[in-house]
Order: sequence, then structure tokens, then C-alpha cells
Amino acid sequence: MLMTVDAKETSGSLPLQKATREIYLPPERKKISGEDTIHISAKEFSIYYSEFEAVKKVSADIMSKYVTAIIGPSGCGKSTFLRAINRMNDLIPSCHTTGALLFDGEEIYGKFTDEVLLRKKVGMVFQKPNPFPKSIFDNIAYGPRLHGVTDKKKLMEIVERSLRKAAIWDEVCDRLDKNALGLSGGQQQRLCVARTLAVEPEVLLLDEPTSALDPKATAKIEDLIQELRGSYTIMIVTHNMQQASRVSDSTMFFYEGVLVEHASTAQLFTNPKDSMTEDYITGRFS
Ligand SMILES: Nc1ncnc2c1ncn2[C@@H]1O[C@H](COP(=O)(O)OP(=O)(O)OP(=O)(O)O)[C@@H](O)[C@H]1O
Repeated sequence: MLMTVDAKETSGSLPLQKATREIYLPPERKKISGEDTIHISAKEFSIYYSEFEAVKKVSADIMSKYVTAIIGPSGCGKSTFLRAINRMNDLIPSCHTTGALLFDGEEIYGKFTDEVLLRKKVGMVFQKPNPFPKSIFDNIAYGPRLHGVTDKKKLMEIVERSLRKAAIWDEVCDRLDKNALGLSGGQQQRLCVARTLAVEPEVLLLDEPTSALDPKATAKIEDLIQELRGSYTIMIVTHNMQQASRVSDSTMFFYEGVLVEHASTAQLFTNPKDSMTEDYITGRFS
């Protein structure tokens, strides 16, 4: 469903411009059966690169098995926040955090956190598909092998199950021994989702997973997110607000490192509480 929103003419310190954008009204989304539980929780959580505070005292609860979108202008800290959830930022020496970030109630940045186990539970798919230069089979079997699965029959089961879950089995089942780099960009990205699913994570972090894909491949990934909703907690960074409104249950809007608003996607896109959110979703600034 589409409607046109005229943004207000006043907007604090933001440059004034007439903004008219078609806003996709999020469809009614079914509640996931069972009790709603908090999977990830940030409490006054900040992330620094040296002295620079890229994410500022964020407090938010991410609900288990729902889809959460993270939106906001370039450089506002979306990816930095996402990457903190499986400690990918550890690879950057200047990066450090304050406050708390909890996964199932346990400190992600705790002294005794097992990062390998954390990254098994919290998988990540990046902007550009990045299959290994190996066969399709070996791409999917890579993680399970790393975690000690050696039995060929068991590996075959995992490979098939993961490729089916990622909605790519039918396209590749007759060429599992072929190099994954021979797949199209969209297929490669679904293969990367399958590779992540192969180690049975609980959380999927998707960092602009469709920005390098054409509309058809993008639609397949969006359909896939809907398929996986209810089985995994999914967080997706996207610049595409229509995508956020199509695929997510709740949306976080960041601006300059601050979490300005976090609400159900329906509310955030139709009745945002903060004027800055409204200005952003109506295209006053990007
Ligand atoms: N490795 C790094 N070292 C220093 N500063 C960084 C590093 N990575 C990101 N930053 C800075 O942190 C801030 C947040 O960056 P981040 O990539 O998280 O933003 P983003 O909202 O994901 O942006 P985009 O939408 O452009 O991907 C930016 O000011 C960026 O320049």
C-alpha cells in the first residue's frame, strides 16, 4: 500500500527543503507464536573509535525471533552497532565500548565471553556477497567442519538443509561441486545466508544485504527474510526505507550515533514520535 506524505516545512537545524516521498505502509504483521522474549539488550551502550563516540549511550531491547531494521543516514553508526552484536568490531584495535550489551542476559563484552561461540550463535551476512573460492558444498560445510563435524552423511544433511532454508537448493542441487563464484550475485548472497545458517545460529545480522543486488534478487532476499522470521532473531541494516517497512517488525532510527527512535515498524513509519524521524522517513534529509 502506498501513500504520499508531505513533510512539514520546519525542521529544527536541518536544511529546509520540500520533501515528498511515497511511504510504503507496513502491512499488518502476525505475532510470532509463543511468549515474546528479549534476545539482545543494550543499556547505555556506547562504541568508540579511539576518542570518537560513534554509537552514543544506546538503550534498546531486541525481541527474539522478530525482524528489527536499523535505518539512518550514512555514518550514523548503524553498522558499528550491528557489528558489536557478534564482536566483529574487535578486529579494529581502536574500538572500545562502555555500558552493557547483553545476549540472553549475558554480557557480550564480558571478560569470559567465548567469541567463537558468540559468532556461532550470532551469524552475519555482509553488503557484498563473499563466498569462499571453493565449491558450493564446501562453502556450506566450512562452518560445521570448523565446529568438528566430519561425518560425510551428516555434512550432506547440513548442506541440503541450509541451502533449502536459504531458498537456493533447487537452483544449485545439481552442481554442489561447482565453484560458488560461478553463481549470480543474488545466488551468492543466498549462499552466504545458507553458510551462516549451517552452524545453526540464533541471530542473523544482515548489513545492507541487498545493496549490491538487482530488484529481482533483492525481492528473493526479502522473501527469504520473511521465511526465516519466527525461527531466527534478524537485524537488518538498510538504506532502503521501503525495504525496512516491508520486512521488519520494529525499526531503530539512528542519527549521529544516537538512537532517536525505536518503535514498531508500523508506528515508526506512519506515526513517528520524533520530528527528526519524520524528517528522515519523508526524505527531508538522507
Ligand atoms: N574503523 C573505523 N575507524 C574509525 N572510525 C570509524 C571506523 N568505522 C566507522 N567509523 C566512523 O564511525 C561512524 C559510524 O560509522 P558506521 O559505518 O557505523 O555508520 P553507518 O551508519 O553504518 O554508515 P553507512 O550507512 O555509510 O554504512 C562514522 O563516523 C564512521 O566514519
